[in-house]
Amino acid sequence: MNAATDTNRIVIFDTTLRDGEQSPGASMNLEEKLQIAALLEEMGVDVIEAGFPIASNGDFEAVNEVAKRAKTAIIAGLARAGQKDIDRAAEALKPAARPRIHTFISTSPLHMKYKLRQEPDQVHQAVVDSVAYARRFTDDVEWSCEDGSRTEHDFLCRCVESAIKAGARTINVPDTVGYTVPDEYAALIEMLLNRVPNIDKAILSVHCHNDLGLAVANSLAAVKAGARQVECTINGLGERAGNAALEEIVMALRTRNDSMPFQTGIDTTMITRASKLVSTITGFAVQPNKAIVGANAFAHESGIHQDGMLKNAQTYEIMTPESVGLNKSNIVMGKHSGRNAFRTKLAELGFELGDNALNDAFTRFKDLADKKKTLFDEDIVALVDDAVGKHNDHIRFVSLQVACGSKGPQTAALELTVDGAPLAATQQGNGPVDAAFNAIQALCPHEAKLQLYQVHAVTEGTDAQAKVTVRLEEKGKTVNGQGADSDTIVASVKAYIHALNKLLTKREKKAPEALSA
Ligand SMILES: CC(=O)SCCNC(=O)CCNC(=O)[C@H](O)C(C)(C)COP(=O)(O)OP(=O)(O)OC[C@H]1O[C@@H](n2cnc3c(N)ncnc32)[C@H](O)[C@@H]1OP(=O)(O)O
Ligand SMILES: CC(C)C(=O)C(=O)O
Repeated sequence: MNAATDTNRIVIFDTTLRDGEQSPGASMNLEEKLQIAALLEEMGVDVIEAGFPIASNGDFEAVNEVAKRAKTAIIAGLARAGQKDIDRAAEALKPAARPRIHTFISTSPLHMKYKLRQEPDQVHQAVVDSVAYARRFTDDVEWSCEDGSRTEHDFLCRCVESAIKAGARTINVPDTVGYTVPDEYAALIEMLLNRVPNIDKAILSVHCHNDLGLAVANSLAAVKAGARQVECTINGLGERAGNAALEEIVMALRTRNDSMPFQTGIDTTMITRASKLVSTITGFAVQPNKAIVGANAFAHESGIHQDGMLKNAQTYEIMTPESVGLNKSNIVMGKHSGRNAFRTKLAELGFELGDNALNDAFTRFKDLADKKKTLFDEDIVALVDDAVGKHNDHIRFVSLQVACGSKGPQTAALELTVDGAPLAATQQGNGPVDAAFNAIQALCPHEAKLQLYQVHAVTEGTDAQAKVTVRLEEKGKTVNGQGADSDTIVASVKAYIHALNKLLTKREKKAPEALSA
Protein backbone atom coordinates (compact mmCIF):
# COMPACT_ATOMS: atom_id res chain seq x y z
CA MET A 1 0.00 0.00 0.00
CA ASN A 2 1.25 3.46 -0.84
CA ALA A 3 0.66 5.66 2.21
CA ALA A 4 1.37 8.67 0.06
CA THR A 5 -1.55 8.18 -2.31
CA ASP A 6 -3.79 5.28 -1.30
CA THR A 7 -6.25 7.41 0.58
CA ASN A 8 -8.49 10.28 -0.33
CA ARG A 9 -8.16 11.86 3.08
CA ILE A 10 -6.11 15.05 3.02
CA VAL A 11 -4.26 15.88 6.22
CA ILE A 12 -4.67 19.56 7.05
CA PHE A 13 -1.55 20.94 8.70
CA ASP A 14 -2.12 24.46 9.96
CA THR A 15 0.91 26.68 10.45
CA THR A 16 -0.83 29.94 11.36
CA LEU A 17 0.99 29.97 14.70
CA ARG A 18 4.41 29.38 13.12
CA ASP A 19 4.70 30.50 9.49
CA GLY A 20 1.65 32.75 9.94
CA GLU A 21 3.36 34.48 12.81
CA GLN A 22 6.39 35.11 10.56
CA SER A 23 4.32 37.81 8.79
CA PRO A 24 5.98 41.05 9.81
CA GLY A 25 3.78 42.58 12.52
CA ALA A 26 1.67 39.47 13.10
CA SER A 27 3.20 38.45 16.40
CA MET A 28 0.75 36.94 18.88
CA ASN A 29 0.99 36.54 22.63
CA LEU A 30 0.53 33.26 24.47
CA GLU A 31 -3.11 33.78 25.33
CA GLU A 32 -3.89 34.64 21.71
CA LYS A 33 -2.05 31.58 20.41
CA LEU A 34 -3.95 29.36 22.80
CA GLN A 35 -7.26 30.79 21.62
CA ILE A 36 -6.33 30.14 18.00
CA ALA A 37 -5.02 26.64 18.73
CA ALA A 38 -8.23 25.73 20.58
CA LEU A 39 -10.35 26.88 17.66
CA LEU A 40 -8.15 25.06 15.12
CA GLU A 41 -8.51 21.85 17.05
CA GLU A 42 -12.27 22.32 17.40
CA MET A 43 -12.61 22.86 13.67
CA GLY A 44 -10.82 19.60 12.93
CA VAL A 45 -7.31 20.63 11.93
CA ASP A 46 -5.18 17.45 11.95
CA VAL A 47 -1.79 19.00 12.72
CA ILE A 48 -1.19 22.32 14.46
CA GLU A 49 2.31 23.69 14.04
CA ALA A 50 2.47 25.73 17.22
CA GLY A 51 5.89 27.34 16.82
CA PHE A 52 9.64 27.07 16.46
CA PRO A 53 10.74 26.32 20.04
CA ILE A 54 14.40 27.31 19.71
CA ALA A 55 13.47 30.71 18.23
CA SER A 56 12.54 32.25 21.59
CA ASN A 57 11.30 31.44 25.07
CA GLY A 58 7.91 32.75 23.97
CA ASP A 59 7.78 30.29 21.08
CA PHE A 60 8.89 27.47 23.38
CA GLU A 61 6.18 28.33 25.90
CA ALA A 62 3.53 28.57 23.18
CA VAL A 63 4.36 25.11 21.79
CA ASN A 64 4.51 23.71 25.32
CA GLU A 65 1.17 25.19 26.40
CA VAL A 66 -0.58 24.24 23.16
CA ALA A 67 0.84 20.73 23.60
CA LYS A 68 -0.54 20.53 27.15
CA ARG A 69 -4.05 21.50 26.06
CA ALA A 70 -4.42 19.61 22.78
CA LYS A 71 -6.75 16.64 22.95
CA THR A 72 -6.87 15.15 19.48
CA ALA A 73 -4.68 17.20 17.16
CA ILE A 74 -1.07 16.40 16.45
CA ILE A 75 1.10 19.26 17.73
CA ALA A 76 4.20 20.05 15.71
CA GLY A 77 7.27 22.04 16.65
CA LEU A 78 9.77 23.21 14.05
CA ALA A 79 13.51 22.54 14.33
CA ARG A 80 16.51 23.17 12.10
CA ALA A 81 18.79 20.25 11.35
CA GLY A 82 20.73 20.27 14.60
CA GLN A 83 20.55 18.59 17.97
CA LYS A 84 19.99 21.80 19.94
CA ASP A 85 16.93 22.73 17.88
CA ILE A 86 15.55 19.20 18.06
CA ASP A 87 16.16 18.93 21.82
CA ARG A 88 14.29 22.19 22.35
CA ALA A 89 11.39 21.07 20.15
CA ALA A 90 11.23 17.71 21.90
CA GLU A 91 11.24 19.38 25.30
CA ALA A 92 8.45 21.79 24.31
CA LEU A 93 6.39 18.94 22.88
CA LYS A 94 6.78 16.65 25.92
CA PRO A 95 3.23 17.12 27.22
CA ALA A 96 1.64 16.49 23.82
CA ALA A 97 -0.44 13.35 23.41
CA ARG A 98 0.58 13.33 19.74
CA PRO A 99 3.88 15.20 19.28
CA ARG A 100 5.48 15.77 15.91
CA ILE A 101 9.00 17.08 15.39
CA HIS A 102 9.23 18.91 12.09
CA THR A 103 12.84 19.25 11.06
CA PHE A 104 14.05 20.95 7.90
CA ILE A 105 17.08 21.94 5.88
CA SER A 106 17.52 23.63 2.53
CA THR A 107 18.34 21.43 -0.43
CA SER A 108 18.44 23.85 -3.38
CA PRO A 109 21.86 24.71 -4.84
CA LEU A 110 21.31 28.40 -4.05
CA HIS A 111 20.42 27.88 -0.41
CA MET A 112 23.09 25.24 0.19
CA LYS A 113 25.85 27.37 -1.32
CA TYR A 114 24.99 30.84 -0.05
CA LYS A 115 22.85 30.37 3.04
CA LEU A 116 24.10 27.17 4.63
CA ARG A 117 27.55 27.33 3.03
CA GLN A 118 27.54 23.55 2.90
CA GLU A 119 28.29 20.97 0.24
CA PRO A 120 25.41 18.70 -0.85
CA ASP A 121 27.00 15.72 0.92
CA GLN A 122 27.09 17.63 4.19
CA VAL A 123 23.45 18.58 3.79
CA HIS A 124 22.55 15.00 2.99
CA GLN A 125 24.33 13.84 6.15
CA ALA A 126 22.49 16.50 8.15
CA VAL A 127 19.18 15.15 6.80
CA VAL A 128 19.98 11.64 7.96
CA ASP A 129 21.36 12.75 11.33
CA SER A 130 18.54 15.16 12.13
CA VAL A 131 15.74 12.79 11.25
CA ALA A 132 17.36 9.90 13.12
CA TYR A 133 17.95 12.13 16.12
CA ALA A 134 14.36 13.42 16.11
CA ARG A 135 13.11 9.84 16.02
CA ARG A 136 14.64 9.29 19.46
CA PHE A 137 11.86 11.50 20.84
CA THR A 138 8.84 10.59 18.75
CA ASP A 139 7.74 8.23 16.01
CA ASP A 140 6.12 11.15 14.24
CA VAL A 141 8.88 13.01 12.42
CA GLU A 142 8.31 15.28 9.46
CA TRP A 143 11.18 16.31 7.25
CA SER A 144 11.10 19.33 4.93
CA CYS A 145 13.48 20.15 2.12
CA GLU A 146 13.40 23.93 2.29
CA ASP A 147 13.32 25.48 -1.20
CA GLY A 148 12.34 22.03 -2.44
CA SER A 149 10.76 23.36 -5.62
CA ARG A 150 14.14 24.77 -6.74
CA THR A 151 16.09 21.64 -5.82
CA GLU A 152 17.79 19.40 -8.38
CA HIS A 153 15.73 16.25 -8.81
CA ASP A 154 18.49 13.69 -8.29
CA PHE A 155 19.58 15.32 -5.06
CA LEU A 156 15.99 15.73 -3.90
CA CYS A 157 15.26 12.04 -4.48
CA ARG A 158 18.41 11.07 -2.61
CA CYS A 159 17.52 13.24 0.40
CA VAL A 160 13.88 12.13 0.47
CA GLU A 161 14.84 8.47 0.31
CA SER A 162 17.36 8.91 3.11
CA ALA A 163 14.96 10.92 5.28
CA ILE A 164 12.39 8.14 5.02
CA LYS A 165 15.03 5.51 5.74
CA ALA A 166 16.08 7.49 8.82
CA GLY A 167 12.49 7.46 10.05
CA ALA A 168 10.56 10.42 8.63
CA ARG A 169 6.89 9.61 8.24
CA THR A 170 5.95 12.81 6.44
CA ILE A 171 8.00 14.35 3.66
CA ASN A 172 7.20 17.97 2.98
CA VAL A 173 8.29 19.59 -0.27
CA PRO A 174 7.92 23.34 0.22
CA ASP A 175 7.71 25.95 -2.46
CA THR A 176 9.47 28.24 -0.01
CA VAL A 177 9.67 31.30 -2.23
CA GLY A 178 6.38 30.90 -4.10
CA TYR A 179 8.20 30.31 -7.37
CA THR A 180 6.61 27.23 -8.85
CA VAL A 181 3.51 26.94 -11.07
CA PRO A 182 0.81 24.27 -10.84
CA ASP A 183 1.86 21.88 -13.62
CA GLU A 184 5.52 22.05 -12.64
CA TYR A 185 4.75 21.42 -8.96
CA ALA A 186 2.41 18.53 -9.79
CA ALA A 187 5.18 17.03 -11.95
CA LEU A 188 7.61 17.34 -9.04
CA ILE A 189 5.27 15.41 -6.75
CA GLU A 190 4.73 12.76 -9.44
CA MET A 191 8.47 12.52 -10.00
CA LEU A 192 9.03 11.80 -6.28
CA LEU A 193 6.26 9.22 -6.23
CA ASN A 194 7.75 7.49 -9.27
CA ARG A 195 11.41 7.66 -8.42
CA VAL A 196 11.87 7.35 -4.64
CA PRO A 197 11.81 3.60 -3.90
CA ASN A 198 10.51 3.83 -0.30
CA ILE A 199 8.08 6.71 -0.87
CA ASP A 200 5.17 4.44 0.12
CA LYS A 201 6.42 4.61 3.73
CA ALA A 202 5.63 8.31 4.01
CA ILE A 203 2.92 10.87 3.42
CA LEU A 204 3.89 13.51 0.89
CA SER A 205 3.14 17.04 2.01
CA VAL A 206 3.13 20.46 0.34
CA HIS A 207 3.77 23.90 1.76
CA CYS A 208 3.23 26.73 -0.70
CA HIS A 209 3.90 30.43 -0.51
CA ASN A 210 1.89 33.01 -2.37
CA ASP A 211 4.51 35.27 -3.94
CA LEU A 212 2.91 34.84 -7.37
CA GLY A 213 -0.61 34.37 -6.01
CA LEU A 214 -0.42 30.64 -6.80
CA ALA A 215 -0.14 29.05 -3.36
CA VAL A 216 -3.61 27.49 -3.39
CA ALA A 217 -3.48 26.47 -7.07
CA ASN A 218 -0.08 24.86 -6.55
CA SER A 219 -1.25 23.01 -3.43
CA LEU A 220 -4.32 21.65 -5.20
CA ALA A 221 -2.28 20.58 -8.22
CA ALA A 222 0.02 18.72 -5.86
CA VAL A 223 -2.91 17.00 -4.17
CA LYS A 224 -4.18 15.84 -7.55
CA ALA A 225 -0.68 14.51 -8.23
CA GLY A 226 -0.56 12.50 -4.99
CA ALA A 227 0.31 14.79 -2.07
CA ARG A 228 -1.80 13.96 0.97
CA GLN A 229 -0.90 16.67 3.46
CA VAL A 230 -1.40 20.37 2.80
CA GLU A 231 0.29 22.99 4.95
CA CYS A 232 -1.70 26.19 5.14
CA THR A 233 -2.77 29.08 7.34
CA ILE A 234 -5.98 30.86 8.23
CA ASN A 235 -6.51 33.87 5.94
CA GLY A 236 -3.34 32.86 4.08
CA LEU A 237 -1.24 34.58 6.72
CA GLY A 238 2.50 33.94 6.44
CA GLU A 239 5.96 35.06 5.47
CA ARG A 240 5.95 37.79 2.74
CA ALA A 241 2.83 37.31 0.55
CA GLY A 242 1.68 34.51 2.84
CA ASN A 243 0.93 30.81 2.66
CA ALA A 244 -1.85 28.85 1.00
CA ALA A 245 -5.10 29.81 2.74
CA LEU A 246 -6.66 26.95 4.69
CA GLU A 247 -10.20 28.13 3.97
CA GLU A 248 -9.54 28.23 0.21
CA ILE A 249 -7.96 24.77 0.11
CA VAL A 250 -10.71 23.19 2.18
CA MET A 251 -13.60 24.87 0.35
CA ALA A 252 -12.09 24.15 -3.07
CA LEU A 253 -11.81 20.46 -2.18
CA ARG A 254 -15.37 20.46 -0.89
CA THR A 255 -16.97 22.51 -3.65
CA ARG A 256 -15.13 20.80 -6.51
CA ASN A 257 -15.26 17.31 -5.09
CA ASP A 258 -16.32 16.20 -8.57
CA SER A 259 -12.87 16.94 -9.97
CA MET A 260 -10.93 16.58 -6.70
CA PRO A 261 -12.49 13.63 -4.84
CA PHE A 262 -10.69 14.22 -1.54
CA GLN A 263 -11.91 14.77 1.99
CA THR A 264 -10.64 16.79 4.92
CA GLY A 265 -11.69 16.58 8.55
CA ILE A 266 -12.52 20.30 8.73
CA ASP A 267 -15.87 21.52 10.00
CA THR A 268 -16.22 24.21 7.36
CA THR A 269 -18.91 26.05 9.32
CA MET A 270 -16.15 27.22 11.66
CA ILE A 271 -14.14 28.88 8.92
CA THR A 272 -15.60 32.36 9.37
CA ARG A 273 -15.01 32.29 13.13
CA ALA A 274 -11.41 31.22 12.63
CA SER A 275 -10.84 33.91 10.04
CA LYS A 276 -12.26 36.63 12.28
CA LEU A 277 -10.30 35.45 15.30
CA VAL A 278 -6.98 35.43 13.42
CA SER A 279 -7.70 38.78 11.80
CA THR A 280 -8.60 40.35 15.14
CA ILE A 281 -5.62 38.96 16.98
CA THR A 282 -3.06 39.87 14.34
CA GLY A 283 -4.63 43.16 13.27
CA PHE A 284 -4.39 41.95 9.66
CA ALA A 285 -7.67 42.96 8.07
CA VAL A 286 -9.11 40.54 5.51
CA GLN A 287 -9.44 42.22 2.12
CA PRO A 288 -13.15 42.58 1.22
CA ASN A 289 -12.83 40.56 -2.00
CA LYS A 290 -10.83 37.73 -0.40
CA ALA A 291 -12.16 34.31 -1.40
CA ILE A 292 -14.35 32.53 1.18
CA VAL A 293 -13.89 34.95 4.10
CA GLY A 294 -13.88 38.44 2.58
CA ALA A 295 -16.79 40.70 3.48
CA ASN A 296 -17.95 40.59 -0.16
CA ALA A 297 -17.44 36.87 -0.73
CA PHE A 298 -21.19 36.27 -0.51
CA ALA A 299 -22.45 39.79 -1.28
CA HIS A 300 -24.41 40.47 -4.44
CA GLU A 301 -24.60 44.09 -5.52
CA SER A 302 -25.61 44.21 -9.15
CA GLY A 303 -29.23 43.92 -10.26
CA ILE A 304 -28.84 40.98 -12.62
CA HIS A 305 -27.01 38.99 -9.97
CA GLN A 306 -29.58 39.90 -7.31
CA ASP A 307 -32.38 38.88 -9.65
CA GLY A 308 -30.68 35.53 -10.30
CA MET A 309 -30.04 34.99 -6.59
CA LEU A 310 -33.67 35.60 -5.75
CA LYS A 311 -34.77 33.07 -8.35
CA ASN A 312 -32.17 30.45 -7.42
CA ALA A 313 -29.12 31.16 -5.25
CA GLN A 314 -27.03 28.66 -7.19
CA THR A 315 -27.06 31.01 -10.18
CA TYR A 316 -24.38 33.11 -8.53
CA GLU A 317 -23.29 31.18 -5.44
CA ILE A 318 -21.12 28.09 -5.72
CA MET A 319 -21.13 27.57 -1.96
CA THR A 320 -23.67 28.58 0.62
CA PRO A 321 -22.72 31.22 3.18
CA GLU A 322 -23.91 28.77 5.85
CA SER A 323 -21.30 26.24 4.73
CA VAL A 324 -18.55 28.58 5.95
CA GLY A 325 -20.45 29.63 9.05
CA LEU A 326 -21.98 32.87 7.83
CA ASN A 327 -25.51 33.94 8.74
CA LYS A 328 -26.06 30.87 10.85
CA SER A 329 -27.60 32.79 13.62
CA ASN A 330 -31.17 33.83 14.00
CA ILE A 331 -30.51 35.49 17.31
CA VAL A 332 -31.01 39.19 16.70
CA MET A 333 -29.13 41.22 19.25
CA GLY A 334 -30.37 44.55 20.50
CA LYS A 335 -30.84 46.66 23.58
CA HIS A 336 -33.39 44.22 24.99
CA SER A 337 -31.12 41.17 24.78
CA GLY A 338 -30.00 39.54 28.00
CA ARG A 339 -26.83 37.89 29.19
CA ASN A 340 -27.84 34.40 28.05
CA ALA A 341 -28.53 35.46 24.49
CA PHE A 342 -25.29 37.42 24.53
CA ARG A 343 -23.31 34.40 25.73
CA THR A 344 -24.96 32.18 23.07
CA LYS A 345 -24.25 34.72 20.35
CA LEU A 346 -20.63 34.92 21.47
CA ALA A 347 -20.29 31.16 21.31
CA GLU A 348 -21.65 31.22 17.76
CA LEU A 349 -19.09 33.85 16.88
CA GLY A 350 -16.29 31.78 18.36
CA PHE A 351 -15.73 33.43 21.72
CA GLU A 352 -15.68 31.74 25.08
CA LEU A 353 -15.15 34.39 27.69
CA GLY A 354 -14.46 34.02 31.36
CA ASP A 355 -16.92 35.68 33.75
CA ASN A 356 -14.99 38.93 34.09
CA ALA A 357 -14.47 39.42 30.37
CA LEU A 358 -18.09 38.44 29.69
CA ASN A 359 -19.39 41.01 32.17
CA ASP A 360 -17.13 43.65 30.69
CA ALA A 361 -18.25 42.86 27.16
CA PHE A 362 -21.92 42.73 28.18
CA THR A 363 -21.72 46.21 29.73
CA ARG A 364 -20.12 47.53 26.54
CA PHE A 365 -22.74 45.77 24.47
CA LYS A 366 -25.55 47.45 26.39
CA ASP A 367 -23.87 50.85 26.04
CA LEU A 368 -23.46 50.32 22.31
CA ALA A 369 -27.03 49.09 21.90
CA ASP A 370 -28.23 52.32 23.47
CA LYS A 371 -26.28 54.34 20.88
CA LYS A 372 -26.66 52.27 17.74
CA LYS A 373 -29.88 51.30 16.01
CA THR A 374 -28.81 48.02 14.46
CA LEU A 375 -26.23 45.72 16.00
CA PHE A 376 -24.53 43.41 13.52
CA ASP A 377 -22.39 40.39 14.34
CA GLU A 378 -19.37 42.47 13.34
CA ASP A 379 -20.25 45.03 16.03
CA ILE A 380 -20.32 42.32 18.64
CA VAL A 381 -17.05 40.81 17.44
CA ALA A 382 -15.41 44.24 17.58
CA LEU A 383 -16.71 44.97 21.01
CA VAL A 384 -15.70 41.60 22.41
CA ASP A 385 -12.26 41.85 20.89
CA ASP A 386 -12.02 45.01 22.87
CA ALA A 387 -12.64 43.08 26.10
CA VAL A 388 -10.77 39.82 25.45
CA GLY A 389 -7.72 39.35 27.62
CA LYS A 390 -7.89 42.85 29.04
CA HIS A 391 -8.99 42.06 32.57
CA ASN A 392 -5.36 41.88 33.74
CA ASP A 393 -4.38 45.12 32.07
CA HIS A 394 -2.23 47.57 34.00
CA ILE A 395 -3.44 50.61 32.06
CA ARG A 396 -7.17 51.11 31.73
CA PHE A 397 -9.09 53.66 29.79
CA VAL A 398 -11.47 55.85 31.82
CA SER A 399 -12.54 58.80 29.67
CA LEU A 400 -11.55 61.06 26.81
CA GLN A 401 -12.70 64.51 25.80
CA VAL A 402 -11.33 66.04 22.60
CA ALA A 403 -11.58 69.48 21.02
CA CYS A 404 -10.99 69.32 17.27
CA GLY A 405 -12.03 71.02 14.04
CA SER A 406 -10.50 73.52 11.66
CA LYS A 407 -9.82 76.29 14.18
CA GLY A 408 -7.65 74.30 16.59
CA PRO A 409 -5.77 73.81 18.74
CA GLN A 410 -6.71 70.15 18.85
CA THR A 411 -6.73 69.12 22.46
CA ALA A 412 -7.31 65.85 24.27
CA ALA A 413 -8.16 65.49 27.96
CA LEU A 414 -7.56 61.89 28.96
CA GLU A 415 -8.24 59.98 32.15
CA LEU A 416 -6.68 56.57 32.77
CA THR A 417 -5.91 54.30 35.66
CA VAL A 418 -2.50 52.70 35.96
CA ASP A 419 -2.58 49.73 38.34
CA GLY A 420 -5.74 51.22 39.78
CA ALA A 421 -4.35 54.73 40.39
CA PRO A 422 -6.28 57.49 38.58
CA LEU A 423 -4.26 59.76 36.27
CA ALA A 424 -5.32 62.65 34.05
CA ALA A 425 -3.58 64.81 31.43
CA THR A 426 -4.50 67.33 28.76
CA GLN A 427 -2.30 67.61 25.67
CA GLN A 428 -2.40 69.27 22.28
CA GLY A 429 -1.39 67.70 19.00
CA ASN A 430 -1.45 67.80 15.25
CA GLY A 431 -5.05 66.58 15.06
CA PRO A 432 -7.18 64.87 17.70
CA VAL A 433 -5.51 61.46 17.40
CA ASP A 434 -2.07 62.96 17.84
CA ALA A 435 -3.31 65.00 20.82
CA ALA A 436 -4.81 61.87 22.41
CA PHE A 437 -1.62 59.84 21.83
CA ASN A 438 0.42 62.70 23.33
CA ALA A 439 -1.80 62.52 26.40
CA ILE A 440 -1.08 58.79 26.69
CA GLN A 441 2.65 59.54 26.40
CA ALA A 442 2.33 62.16 29.15
CA LEU A 443 0.62 59.71 31.49
CA CYS A 444 2.61 56.60 30.59
CA PRO A 445 6.03 57.72 29.32
CA HIS A 446 7.50 55.09 26.98
CA GLU A 447 10.03 54.63 24.19
CA ALA A 448 7.85 52.52 21.90
CA LYS A 449 7.53 53.77 18.31
CA LEU A 450 4.22 53.85 16.47
CA GLN A 451 4.62 51.66 13.36
CA LEU A 452 1.06 51.35 12.13
CA TYR A 453 -2.20 53.18 12.70
CA GLN A 454 -5.18 51.75 10.86
CA VAL A 455 -8.89 52.53 11.08
CA HIS A 456 -11.73 50.37 9.73
CA ALA A 457 -15.44 50.92 9.93
CA VAL A 458 -16.85 47.70 11.37
CA THR A 459 -20.21 48.06 9.64
CA GLU A 460 -21.92 50.58 7.42
CA GLY A 461 -23.45 53.93 8.35
CA THR A 462 -22.26 57.00 10.18
CA ASP A 463 -22.98 55.37 13.53
CA ALA A 464 -20.71 52.40 12.67
CA GLN A 465 -18.09 51.39 15.19
CA ALA A 466 -14.53 52.18 14.30
CA LYS A 467 -12.00 49.43 14.79
CA VAL A 468 -8.47 50.71 15.18
CA THR A 469 -5.21 48.79 15.05
CA VAL A 470 -2.07 50.30 16.50
CA ARG A 471 1.30 48.62 16.08
CA LEU A 472 4.08 49.60 18.49
CA GLU A 473 7.71 48.63 18.31
CA GLU A 474 10.08 48.56 21.25
CA LYS A 475 13.62 47.13 21.09
CA GLY A 476 12.81 45.00 18.07
CA LYS A 477 9.57 43.60 19.54
CA THR A 478 6.32 44.54 17.85
CA VAL A 479 2.84 44.28 19.29
CA ASN A 480 -0.58 45.01 17.84
CA GLY A 481 -3.29 46.64 19.87
CA GLN A 482 -6.94 46.83 18.91
CA GLY A 483 -9.71 49.09 20.07
CA ALA A 484 -13.30 49.50 18.97
CA ASP A 485 -15.79 52.24 19.69
CA SER A 486 -18.39 54.29 17.88
CA ASP A 487 -16.02 57.23 18.51
CA THR A 488 -12.91 56.86 16.33
CA ILE A 489 -10.63 58.78 18.70
CA VAL A 490 -11.74 56.72 21.69
CA ALA A 491 -11.14 53.55 19.63
CA SER A 492 -7.66 54.87 18.79
CA VAL A 493 -6.80 55.49 22.42
CA LYS A 494 -8.08 52.05 23.41
CA ALA A 495 -5.97 50.45 20.68
CA TYR A 496 -2.87 52.34 21.80
CA ILE A 497 -3.44 51.36 25.41
CA HIS A 498 -4.02 47.74 24.39
CA ALA A 499 -0.66 47.70 22.62
CA LEU A 500 1.08 49.33 25.58
CA ASN A 501 -0.40 46.73 27.92
CA LYS A 502 0.95 44.00 25.67
CA LEU A 503 4.41 45.56 25.79
CA LEU A 504 4.18 45.73 29.57
CA THR A 505 3.28 42.05 29.69
CA LYS A 506 6.28 41.23 27.51
CA ARG A 507 8.56 43.29 29.76
CA GLU A 508 7.02 41.76 32.87
CA LYS A 509 7.83 38.28 31.59
CA LYS A 510 11.40 39.27 30.85
CA ALA A 511 12.07 41.16 34.07
CA PRO A 512 9.20 41.44 36.55
CA GLU A 513 10.76 44.46 38.22
CA ALA A 514 10.94 46.42 34.91
CA LEU A 515 7.28 47.37 34.96
CA SER A 516 7.78 50.89 36.10
CA ALA A 517 10.45 51.56 33.44
C1 LIG B 1 11.45 28.89 5.47
C2 LIG B 1 11.16 29.16 6.86
O1 LIG B 1 10.12 29.68 7.17
S1 LIG B 1 12.31 28.69 8.00
C3 LIG B 1 11.73 29.29 9.53
C4 LIG B 1 12.00 30.74 9.68
N1 LIG B 1 11.70 31.14 11.02
C5 LIG B 1 12.55 31.77 11.76
O2 LIG B 1 13.66 32.11 11.36
C6 LIG B 1 12.09 32.03 13.17
C7 LIG B 1 12.81 33.15 13.86
N2 LIG B 1 14.26 32.94 13.83
C8 LIG B 1 15.04 33.13 14.89
O3 LIG B 1 14.60 33.46 15.99
C9 LIG B 1 16.50 32.94 14.68
O4 LIG B 1 16.81 33.07 13.30
C10 LIG B 1 17.00 31.56 15.21
C11 LIG B 1 16.84 31.54 16.73
C12 LIG B 1 16.22 30.41 14.60
C13 LIG B 1 18.46 31.37 14.88
O5 LIG B 1 19.15 32.49 15.33
P1 LIG B 1 20.75 32.61 15.17
O6 LIG B 1 21.38 31.43 15.81
O7 LIG B 1 21.10 33.95 15.68
O8 LIG B 1 21.04 32.48 13.62
P2 LIG B 1 20.67 33.45 12.42
O9 LIG B 1 19.21 33.66 12.40
O10 LIG B 1 21.51 34.67 12.43
O11 LIG B 1 21.13 32.57 11.17
C14 LIG B 1 20.56 31.34 10.92
C15 LIG B 1 21.59 30.23 11.02
O12 LIG B 1 20.93 28.97 10.90
C16 LIG B 1 21.43 28.27 9.76
N3 LIG B 1 20.35 27.51 9.24
C17 LIG B 1 19.27 27.97 8.57
N4 LIG B 1 18.43 26.96 8.31
C18 LIG B 1 18.99 25.86 8.83
C19 LIG B 1 18.59 24.52 8.90
N5 LIG B 1 17.42 24.15 8.42
N6 LIG B 1 19.39 23.62 9.50
C20 LIG B 1 20.56 24.01 10.03
N7 LIG B 1 20.99 25.29 10.01
C21 LIG B 1 20.22 26.18 9.41
C22 LIG B 1 21.95 29.35 8.84
O13 LIG B 1 22.86 28.85 7.91
C23 LIG B 1 22.59 30.28 9.86
O14 LIG B 1 23.79 29.68 10.29
P3 LIG B 1 25.14 30.54 10.56
O15 LIG B 1 24.79 31.42 11.73
O16 LIG B 1 26.14 29.50 10.89
O17 LIG B 1 25.41 31.30 9.32
C1 LIG C 1 10.27 25.25 7.13
C2 LIG C 1 9.55 25.15 5.84
C3 LIG C 1 8.46 24.15 5.90
C4 LIG C 1 9.00 26.46 5.41
O1 LIG C 1 8.35 27.16 6.16
C5 LIG C 1 9.19 26.85 4.01
O2 LIG C 1 9.99 26.24 3.32
O3 LIG C 1 8.55 27.83 3.59
